[in-house]
Amino acid sequence: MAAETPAQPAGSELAREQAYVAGLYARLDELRERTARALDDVRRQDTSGTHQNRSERDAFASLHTDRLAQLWAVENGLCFGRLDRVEGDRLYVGRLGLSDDALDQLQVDWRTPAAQAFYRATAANPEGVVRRRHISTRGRSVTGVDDEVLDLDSLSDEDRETLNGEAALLAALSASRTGRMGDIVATIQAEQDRIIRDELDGVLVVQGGPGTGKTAVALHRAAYLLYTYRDRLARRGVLVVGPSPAFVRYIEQVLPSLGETDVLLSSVGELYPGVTAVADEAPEVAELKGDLRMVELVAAAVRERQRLPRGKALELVVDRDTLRLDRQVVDRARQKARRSRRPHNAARKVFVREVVNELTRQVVAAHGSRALDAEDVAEIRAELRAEPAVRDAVDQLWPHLTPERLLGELFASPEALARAGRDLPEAERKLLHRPLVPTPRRGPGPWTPADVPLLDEAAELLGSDTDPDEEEALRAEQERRERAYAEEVLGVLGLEGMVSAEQLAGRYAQAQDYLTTAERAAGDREWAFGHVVVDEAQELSPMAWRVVMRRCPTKSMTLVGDVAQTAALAGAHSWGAVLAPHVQDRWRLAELTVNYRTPLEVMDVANAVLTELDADVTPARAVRESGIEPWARQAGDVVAAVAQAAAEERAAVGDGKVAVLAPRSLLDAIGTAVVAAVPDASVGGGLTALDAPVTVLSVQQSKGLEFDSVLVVEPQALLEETPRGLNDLYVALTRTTRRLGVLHSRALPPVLRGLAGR
Ligand SMILES: Nc1ncnc2c1ncn2[C@@H]1O[C@H](COP(=O)(O)OP(=O)(O)OP(=O)(O)O)[C@@H](O)[C@H]1O
Repeated sequence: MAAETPAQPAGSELAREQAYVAGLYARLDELRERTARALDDVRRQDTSGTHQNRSERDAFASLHTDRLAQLWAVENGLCFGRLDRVEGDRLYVGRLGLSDDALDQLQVDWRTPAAQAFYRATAANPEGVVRRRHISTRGRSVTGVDDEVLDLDSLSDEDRETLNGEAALLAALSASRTGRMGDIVATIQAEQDRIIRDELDGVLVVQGGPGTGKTAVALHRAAYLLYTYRDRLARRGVLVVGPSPAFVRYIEQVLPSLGETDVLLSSVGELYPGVTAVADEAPEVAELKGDLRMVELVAAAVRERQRLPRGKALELVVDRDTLRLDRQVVDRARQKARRSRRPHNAARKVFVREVVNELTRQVVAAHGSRALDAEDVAEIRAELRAEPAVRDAVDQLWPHLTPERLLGELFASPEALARAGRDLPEAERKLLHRPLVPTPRRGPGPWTPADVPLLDEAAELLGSDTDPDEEEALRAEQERRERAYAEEVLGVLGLEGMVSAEQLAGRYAQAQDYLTTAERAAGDREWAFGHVVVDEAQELSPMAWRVVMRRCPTKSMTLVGDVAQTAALAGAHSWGAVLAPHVQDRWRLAELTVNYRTPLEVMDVANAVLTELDADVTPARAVRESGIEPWARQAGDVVAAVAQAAAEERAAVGDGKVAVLAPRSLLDAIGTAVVAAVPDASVGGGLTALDAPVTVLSVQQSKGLEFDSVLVVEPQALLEETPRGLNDLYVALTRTTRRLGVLHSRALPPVLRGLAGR
């Protein structure tokens, strides 16, 4: 095994590392100063000059700004390791590469090939490493060194399997949870490292039990890929999809702490630009919306909006003349528009042209024998096009539609649902029905996460969602506002006459071009990402997979998840079945087998549930014992008992975090009681959930998160609440890093019988 060096490394070793690390920080400070100076110089440059000069200036400014942000991001834990190699040299490993002015390497970036041995070398395969040293720091002080000597001869086979950097790893794992995920660069394990550094192309599925580091690995892989394939990925960007906004918040610090700020993090409910879908709905409604039959429903809903006149013809009065749009004429125009194979809003142009041609013909005919030249006819056509009565008629027959309007109106009308959803049983159509609510862009609206794939599907069929007239008006208004603002600025600065308002307004418009890749991608539904990472991928419905696949035409993806934890009724049972419609069998599987989160004592309880779920699956191996036995307590009044236990647990974990995971039916009552007992507790999966010392959540809301102590409430009710109750119970039991308690008034389910009496 990686033998510990005798006793503690000497104080002088610590002092030596301290001196080296101080040198690294001095170099970092120097680089920051130089970059800040370079940025200042660029900013001070004359803003006049050619367009090319200005573009260059802005490009340099953004380069220096990014570099400066990166240099500030690596302050904590700048250096965390050292490799002593057989060749006799030493390699320091840290968050970014540093060299001195003579270009001698002071430290290598953890993502370079040279650093790989820091994570992979084992006694069985030392990869040229004699000694691996983990360096712990607090601020800029070195607080410890932890050595492993990779000395093959003195090892037994069993020892060879032992984890690397055990002391550093165990220290990281035993730390109290802060409510935010941290990075693991200093302690990545070999099986994780192989996944992180796997090649970019194709679909990589990472299957692993709870706490095996899937989220951590997925994020470090994103950082590794951006570093290694910068040329290919910087322009297209990387998208990371998580299960909920709270989860996204939980992980949002990890990539910036690795110096990567240009990754778009999003929950499925945020994947459709302009909509933040956070409304709740019954699981069976979400299941139905995730079903592939919705593809046809949405397509039919669009077709239903391309109508024929109710009677034989539609009559419209223009300049006191009555014009007619016969059913057959409209039908012909509709066929032509449909045959154009363009999306609905683009095909509308074809439809309008046909209808206006017909009306023009009628007006021309009404002029009798009076000769009209081509110019007159063109004028008549243009007038008809702008005529309100004509516009109304077209709006009835082939309206301009946004996805929000299409779906909002579809769900609100049982008749529209019946027309578009002919193949759906009535009971299912009823599930989809909901009143029409105004749909604010952004902010909480009526949209649920399961609506997002339907909006996206609709957007594909409708095409650009801006009305060309509206777009033109918006552009003019924007220009007017920029000009007015520029004039005001010139007035305040007393610069009138020196720079024109147009020039200044032009600068504002250009500034918008300097959004980061992630910012631009966030606002563009049709953005094609260079790589997509999906966490908790087992939760995605077949409809959600269509959205994710659309965002990544090259199908360069990392999908991490655990099919034993699937809670969503529309979620995955098998990776093959989920991926087949998109990539057939062209995907590769990697597995994570070690559970870093949940202690052995808790896994004994959780694994009984796993075996019940699937007798053949091998549970992940827990790496540590907490010495704390999980317990179960029966109480007549379970709500009061939970409130009391929550207060006790809060005291027990100090600065750590406590979660109360309850069935949906009890959430309100328990939330109220817990807040009465612990006033700074939080209820529900909102963004405050992560910061509160005690938080009350449904199991669904706790997906992907972890806490120092978890109280699971009324497990029998959890089992009965959904057909995936057993999966939910498994997820709930595996959220803890230390302490687990189960409170119940009904009998404990047989699968938890191991807990009875504890
Ligand atoms: N190599 C490592 N070094 C230190 N900590 C680690 C390491 N690997 C994982 N962890 C920690 O283990 C915990 C679980 O990791 P993570 O949340 O990524 O697991 P997961 O597989 O996504 O879990 P789940 O499926 O249950 O949500 C986290 O606190 C993570 O930081």
